[in-house]
Amino acid sequence: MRVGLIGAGTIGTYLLDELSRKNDQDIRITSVFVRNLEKYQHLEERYGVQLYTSVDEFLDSSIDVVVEAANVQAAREVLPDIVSEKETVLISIGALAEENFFNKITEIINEKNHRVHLPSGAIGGLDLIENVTEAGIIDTLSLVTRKPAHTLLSEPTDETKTVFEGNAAEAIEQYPKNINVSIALALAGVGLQQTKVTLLADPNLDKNIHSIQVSGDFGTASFEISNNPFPSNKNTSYLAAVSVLGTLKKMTKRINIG
Ligand SMILES: NC(=O)C1=CN([C@@H]2O[C@H](COP(=O)(O)OP(=O)(O)OC[C@H]3O[C@@H](n4cnc5c(N)ncnc54)[C@H](O)[C@@H]3O)[C@@H](O)[C@H]2O)C=CC1
Ligand SMILES: O=C([O-])CC(=O)C(=O)O
Repeated sequence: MRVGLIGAGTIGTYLLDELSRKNDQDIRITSVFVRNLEKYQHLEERYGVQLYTSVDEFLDSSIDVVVEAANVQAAREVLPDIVSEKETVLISIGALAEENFFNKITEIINEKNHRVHLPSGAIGGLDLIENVTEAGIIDTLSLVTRKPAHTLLSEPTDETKTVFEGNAAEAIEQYPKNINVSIALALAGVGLQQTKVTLLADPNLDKNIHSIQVSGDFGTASFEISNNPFPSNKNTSYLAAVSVLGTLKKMTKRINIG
């Protein structure tokens, strides 16, 4: 499977490193879409990839799948063109928060018979949530996220501060780099309006902790994922990058778990 990557930052570099280190013949990143050719020139020699600054040329290169690892804004801009040409893995899941945009993407992929894969990112348990939602037996879904205060506030204090309380739709508009997980949850579950989100800035924390509560006729479920952040980008949990690699691996397998 030949992969085209959008965004060579923390997650993108992790994928480049892992897939080249393992010399994985099943999955190879061959094309990378960047905005600044000079800044990323070194990637060509290091990973044997071809860089592109034109979306059309990137999509014309010989790739089977596109992985988006840029940000919500970039994803909103390029996604319609990408999904109409390729199978896509989207980690900036917040791009799908807006209903009209979600419907537009759905329309394109239905017409083109393409798929969009949303990795579990910095959380887990989405299989359970999706199953009970499909079965119509989910009642409530909530997320409490705690992050190191300095990643959320320009002037952190000694106290833990609630920086956001509301639903997933409002959360991603205010914190597009921090709460993509809420949109994955909401899309798997009760939707963006009904998914409750609380975001806490904790000055004594060096992890990204996501606590999920689900209830319904099946019973209740709670998950807490205490994530180590990337040293180079404290906003992003290591698990988020690992989940993109996991999604790519699943796409090459014939036995799917979950
Ligand atoms: N679903 C989840 O659980 C998570 C999702 N994310 C999403 O993943 C994204 C990437 O995360 P990181 O790699 O940590 O961010 P990062 O900031 O380290 O890297 C993003 C890269 O994308 C590049 N970029 C930005 N706009 C672009 C464009 N229009 N075209 C091409 N490249 C562009 C930047 O220059 C940068 O190199 C985040 O912005 C966030 O939306 C991040 C963590 C968890
Ligand atoms: O990496 C994390 O812990 C979560 C995150 O940034 C996001 O959901 O956007």
